[in-house]
Amino acid sequence: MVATLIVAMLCVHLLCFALMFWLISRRLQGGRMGVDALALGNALLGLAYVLQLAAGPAGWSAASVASHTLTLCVPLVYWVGGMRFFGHPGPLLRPLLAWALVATAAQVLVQWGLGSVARYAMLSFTMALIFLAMAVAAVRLLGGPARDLRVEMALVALLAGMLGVLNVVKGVRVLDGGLAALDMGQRFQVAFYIYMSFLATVLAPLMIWLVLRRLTDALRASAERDPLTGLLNRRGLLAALHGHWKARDAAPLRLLLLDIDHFKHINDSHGHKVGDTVLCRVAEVLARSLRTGDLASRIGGEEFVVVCPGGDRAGVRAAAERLRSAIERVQIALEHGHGPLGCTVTIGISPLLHGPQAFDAALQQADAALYRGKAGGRNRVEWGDAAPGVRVPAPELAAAG
Ligand SMILES: Nc1nc2c(ncn2[C@@H]2O[C@H](COP(=O)(O)OP(=O)(O)OP(=O)(O)O)[C@@H](O)[C@H]2O)c(=O)[nH]1
Repeated sequence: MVATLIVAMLCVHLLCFALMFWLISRRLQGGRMGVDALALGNALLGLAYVLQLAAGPAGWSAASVASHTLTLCVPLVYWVGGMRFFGHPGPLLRPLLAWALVATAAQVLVQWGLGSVARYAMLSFTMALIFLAMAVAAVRLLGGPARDLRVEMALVALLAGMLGVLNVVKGVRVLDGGLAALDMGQRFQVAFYIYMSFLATVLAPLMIWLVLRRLTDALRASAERDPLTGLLNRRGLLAALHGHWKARDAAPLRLLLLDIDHFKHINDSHGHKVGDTVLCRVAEVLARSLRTGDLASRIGGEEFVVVCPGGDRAGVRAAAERLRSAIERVQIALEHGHGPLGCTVTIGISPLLHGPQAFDAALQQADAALYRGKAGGRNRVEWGDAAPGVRVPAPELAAAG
């Protein structure tokens, strides 16, 4: 009686969460992150339990076969949902139908050849195998795409592993004691369904939390990126620099301020669309030319900032020259056989900065150098040396601040 009540509550629980996941997946539109599959999985499991209740005591019946088939389909649906969550979209409907057919045929064959006990044992051992494999997969994901979700994946592995073990015990009990072992009055059955209820209660918020994390991460990333070029924007650059300065042995930096020459003329002569293409091509060159530890960003209009760590003056100069000449070589094909269009940049290099407070001052210095470069004929690299009145903190001051 108690186990039956728990199963009935479990049905309600699963079907309600199925509805909620379905509603959430509709809101997510294109990037559903597997929530639609999760909704289907919960609905199938809820339905499987409804059929189990309808079938009554364990034995041969169409409702029992359908219930087992649905139960066996659920891990496949969750698996596809998990893959989609980690950005590997895969088909669901065809594999699901094929698997449902295989599961139904296997049940009929086993029932016909070996009887009901074997059919129920097969369900338990197959589920055990699947959930133990899922636990192993969750552990393996920790070293790969789920690196940032260690606690969550460890929890999934633990919960799936325990369910696998419970199914092994259930299968052994069925083989030992026959269908009587599945009597809803049995203490093990009560414990099994309490665990299932616990699982359904814990997994649903866990899944919502995972989706929320992915959404907020994506939101933050898009707030820190320039939508046109894909480079960091000013906010993203400041966040990345904040991360850099947090390191105990953070290297001093130089800012390279790049400005496309005569960009207004490009816009006016060829239109904004071509202007945008020029911005994207310059951004590509910057992104391609970055060395380890460098950062590239578009901080506005036709202005870019590249951050180079290290105090090696000659190295930074060489990097700036490399960027300048790489951009000078860019050739943009224009429509109707015109072109190709080239562009150049002028680059101002800031003095060495040793801490976060120095950013604005360093940018100002780089801007002053850039201005000198423009006045001096453009398409050149200019040094910005600390002007009187602009203090760029020494390492010890920066550390104290
Ligand atoms: N296509 C396009 N144009 C932009 C964008 N942002 C700013 N601009 C244009 O960039 C131009 C910048 O012009 P100016 O600041 O006068 O500089 P310039 O013509 O490059 O002259 P110098 O820097 O002195 O060589 C303006 O015409 C802006 O409208 C953008 O996102 N796309």
